[in-house]
Amino acid sequence: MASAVLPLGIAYVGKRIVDAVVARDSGGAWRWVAAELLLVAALTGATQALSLVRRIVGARLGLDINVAILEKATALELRYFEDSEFYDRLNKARREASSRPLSVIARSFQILQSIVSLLGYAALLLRFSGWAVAALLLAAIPATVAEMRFSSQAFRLRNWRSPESRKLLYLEHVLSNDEHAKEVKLFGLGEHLLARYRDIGELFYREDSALAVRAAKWAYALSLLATLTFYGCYATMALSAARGALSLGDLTLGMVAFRQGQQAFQSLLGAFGGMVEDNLYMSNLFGYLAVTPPSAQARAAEPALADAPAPAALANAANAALAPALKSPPGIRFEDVGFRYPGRDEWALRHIDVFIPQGESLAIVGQNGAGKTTFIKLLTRLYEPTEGRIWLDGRDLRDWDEALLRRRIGVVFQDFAQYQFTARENVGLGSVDDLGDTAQIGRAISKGGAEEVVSALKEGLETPLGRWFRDGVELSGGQWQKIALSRAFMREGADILVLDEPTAALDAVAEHAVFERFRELTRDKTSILISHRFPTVRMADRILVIEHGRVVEQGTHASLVEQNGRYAHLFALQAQGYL
Ligand SMILES: Nc1ncnc2c1ncn2[C@@H]1O[C@H](COP(=O)(O)OP(=O)(O)OP(=O)(O)O)[C@@H](O)[C@H]1O
Repeated sequence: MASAVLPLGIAYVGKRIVDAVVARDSGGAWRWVAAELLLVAALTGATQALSLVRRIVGARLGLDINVAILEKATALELRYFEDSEFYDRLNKARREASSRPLSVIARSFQILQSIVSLLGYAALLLRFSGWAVAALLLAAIPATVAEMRFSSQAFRLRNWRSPESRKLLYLEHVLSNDEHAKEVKLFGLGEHLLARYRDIGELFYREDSALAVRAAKWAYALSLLATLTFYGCYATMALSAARGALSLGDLTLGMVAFRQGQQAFQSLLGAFGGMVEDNLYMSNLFGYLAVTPPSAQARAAEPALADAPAPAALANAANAALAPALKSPPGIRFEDVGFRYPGRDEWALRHIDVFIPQGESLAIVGQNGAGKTTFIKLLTRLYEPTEGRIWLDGRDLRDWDEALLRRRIGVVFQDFAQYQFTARENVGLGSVDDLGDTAQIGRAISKGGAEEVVSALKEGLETPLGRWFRDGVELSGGQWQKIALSRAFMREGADILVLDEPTAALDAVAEHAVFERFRELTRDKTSILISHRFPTVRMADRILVIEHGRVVEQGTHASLVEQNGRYAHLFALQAQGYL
């Protein structure tokens, strides 16, 4: 408020200085100059304070909004992350997260300030002539309309090319990141990818510059209009001053008031235009934050079934007590399950009818793309079946409390994560609550076969892994895999363990050791193993052969070999390779 009112005072004091000088009143001139000095000092203080408030509020807001965006991301299901449209939304929201909300606040301040100044200047000007005020207001309108139009065009342009921007970002990532550096160099991809990057970048550049040129032409033409009005007024006032109808001080005041009033009005309309633009961008953010997983909606509408968050070890007992009507023996049942990935027409899995009794060790084999990983994604409820149902211990998987379900299942995927954190965290994150329990982490490490990996690290468990941060130690593919296996073993309460080809990077000796141990550790647990290596697969109690999304054979190794079908064929092929 002060920074809006003070310039008015300064303009008025300016007039008094000129009047005093004209009247040859040196005492008065002194006093008014001193007064102006004070006012200017106060104005500087007010401006600084305002910018401080903006900065602090901006930092707070940026943080809060980023947290809200990431919170939303953690609450959403896997399928959102595998959907490119959603990714676009997430990116758009993140890109604008820290700047736009702050800008809305800054502009609100600006609008308030401009309105107050404008009213003040208009009041000062009204003393001279009403039409000067009207000219002041009217001349700024076309410029603002143009500005609003161009900012919404820029918004549409950016939104429309969002998928292309993502390609641009991706190319940037591939060209500048250590994961891809080996291949980029060996395949000589640098130039080719850079050319693609340049193509998209140049297209954006042409669009942006065309828009900027159009906007600049308009801005120039319209600012000429404002300048013309100013000089029109100036001439009129100068003439009346020459006729003696206006004092020199009044002329100065009138001109300052007109010029600054014009600026205040333009900045007011500019702020409105900016607000419109900010709101367009904010709608991206709100659009993203409003994404609600449909299953969450559905679950919220259902009566609360998940009211028994028993610890994992008690899970079975709790379920037995909960559901006396359950006839089914404990285990996992797929009942005519079919699944299509969102947006895909083909079935990734269809008509799956399988029962895995508690304690069984099951192996799944099949060619690439057969649907093995999809089976695991359904079992772990990362996705829900498109048709059919999955039961765990006689209870629909969807009715299980999510946290409880997660605690019962330990999984290692083929594309497991390599966290750029310490070794302790890389293992301990398998059970976040036990990150500080060194003994438990030690047990998990020995079950995962990672003792040698960790003991070779200079700072042991506290050594950062990966190359992203200082002093990080990069591991080999097989070593990372052992760490990931250990992470799964952190879930000591888990009674279902799933290994989805996590040993592909291990050497034969290490793999054999892992499976021997795995067999032993999972003797009384359900274990599901996906592997392309038959020596490993044949250890399982039962083997499922999946082809094109269907179970085509199942049985023990011996019975499948005897059947002389698909499994026997694949086994023979691999055996020949081994001989
Ligand atoms: N996120 C996804 N979105 C759309 N389709 C997918 C997705 N993931 C897998 N698919 C498709 O579903 C089918 C089954 O894939 P799945 O990953 O289950 O195969 P897999 O048997 O585990 O193969 P691999 O041995 O290569 O790991 C494939 O045709 C694949 O193209």
